[in-house]
Amino acid sequence: MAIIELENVSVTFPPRNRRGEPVHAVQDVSLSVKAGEIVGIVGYSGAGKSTLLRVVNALERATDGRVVVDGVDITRLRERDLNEVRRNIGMIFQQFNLFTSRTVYGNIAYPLEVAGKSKQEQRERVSELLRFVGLFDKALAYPEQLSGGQKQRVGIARALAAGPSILLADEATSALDPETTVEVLNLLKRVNTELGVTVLVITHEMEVVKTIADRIVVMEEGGIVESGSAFEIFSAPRHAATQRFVRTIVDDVPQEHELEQLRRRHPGRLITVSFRDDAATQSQVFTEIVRAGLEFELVYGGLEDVRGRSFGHLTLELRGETAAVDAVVTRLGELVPVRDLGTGEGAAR
Ligand SMILES: Nc1ncnc2c1ncn2[C@@H]1O[C@H](COP(=O)(O)OP(=O)(O)OP(=O)(O)O)[C@@H](O)[C@H]1O
Repeated sequence: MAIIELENVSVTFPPRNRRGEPVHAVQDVSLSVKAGEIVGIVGYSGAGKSTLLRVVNALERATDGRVVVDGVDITRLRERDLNEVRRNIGMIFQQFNLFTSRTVYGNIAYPLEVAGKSKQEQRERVSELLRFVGLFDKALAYPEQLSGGQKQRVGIARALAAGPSILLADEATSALDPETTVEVLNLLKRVNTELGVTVLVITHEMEVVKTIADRIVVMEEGGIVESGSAFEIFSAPRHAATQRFVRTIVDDVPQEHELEQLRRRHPGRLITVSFRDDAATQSQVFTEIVRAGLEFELVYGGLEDVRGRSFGHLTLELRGETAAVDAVVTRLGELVPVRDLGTGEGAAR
């Protein structure tokens, strides 16, 4: 069942000055998020990710379209009626946004105080959350005494205090180093699997969505240009923007300068073969090459794993009689996607 339903949502900001143009930050976006999913929204700066995320808890109001959260149409709800909806939605930020004058305990207790919980209830809930995020011994520390990763864990505990069913993460790991990023992402995964919270993550880092997202949505200029399972997006990106994003962490075909270097060292025919999820095809590919009496070497690329499924692009150098190489390239093309990069003398592409 969909827990978040965006139907043809647009957000337009008024011009910044008298001569300016209105900003169409989000344009006609429809997105349905199932309860229990982790959805990653990726896009370059200015693509409209933050605005879209903020529409979900009505920090930004849709100018057009409909926003339904947990069965409630929040599109036209008045500000005072939104409190209940917002209690069901936690949010974490790139800069953590902790209260510097409050201890870790005080930060996590804050939403409970606002909700009018008794001191005893607050103590129990905060202790539970401190244990969950692994910061029980830091209860009395102040934010400035914590590392970035610890601060974000406090942010997560605070966002979870009221027991929300949705967590919105706005570039939550962008200020962290790679190792700490993995720790925080693992915690977000536990929030999802152990507490059943639906997680919406926006990021410009593909590593983040590769690590945790079940489904990926790619935004450009306010609109969604592609969406699909993490495996589909990484193994066969269709839109140019998606391809650029995927290429930031997955070696596809070698780029022009890499190809030049490869050609210097490998005078034979270079081809890139793509695999998806299928060890049988891999062995077929190599069997065909060997059977044709060709020599080959793996010169570029590798295999990747997304959600336990593998895919990859391997660039091979084939050496042997030209006619035999041609025949094998044709035969391989019947088994897998093949890109013919030619030889140094400039064969077909
Ligand atoms: N309150 C606002 N008033 C006017 N324009 C805004 C406002 N908030 C965002 N915008 C504009 O809307 C567009 C989308 O911004 P948004 O922050 O949603 O993008 P983003 O993909 O999250 O990028 P970033 O990662 O840089 O925040 C940008 O052109 C931005 O300048």
